Amino acid sequence: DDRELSADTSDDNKLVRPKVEFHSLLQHAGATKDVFTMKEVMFYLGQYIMQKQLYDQKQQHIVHCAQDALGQVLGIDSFSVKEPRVLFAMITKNLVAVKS
Ligand SMILES: C[C@@H](c1ccc(Cl)cc1)n1cnc(-c2ccccc2)c1-c1c(C(=O)NCCN2CCN(C3CCCCC3)CC2)[nH]c2cc(Cl)ccc12
Repeated sequence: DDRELSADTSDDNKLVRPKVEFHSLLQHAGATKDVFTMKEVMFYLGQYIMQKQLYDQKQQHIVHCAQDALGQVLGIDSFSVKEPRVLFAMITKNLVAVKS
């Protein structure tokens, strides 16, 4: 079902299928599946950010992704991990809901 995800992505167990470019980011972080829960998507993205050292060394809640595929996919140059709503909005544009 190719509906875009509803705004309500708070359900950690909602199943989603990442779009192609976004999926390659998750694979870079070690993902080996095609369908994920939102919780798993966020886990792999956290791993990706850490592995590529995209977070600011001084202010570790700030992520700089302008020079990285993450920035291209999310369409932003940087963000704060303290703004989950903004992040979820950009991430869900790269996910397709899967009937569970
Ligand atoms: C609460 C959670 C979160 C989760 C979702 C959202 Cl929308 C915001 C925030 N969170 C809190 N800080 C981070 C974080 C900060 C810097 C670098 C990497 C991760 C995360 C993120 C996780 C994660 O799975 N987090 C596990 C524990 N984190 C503790 C913080 N750790 C930091 C320790 C110091 C050095 C930087 C990492 C990493 C593991 N997944 C994410 C994915 C994205 Cl798109 C953005 C942020 C995160």
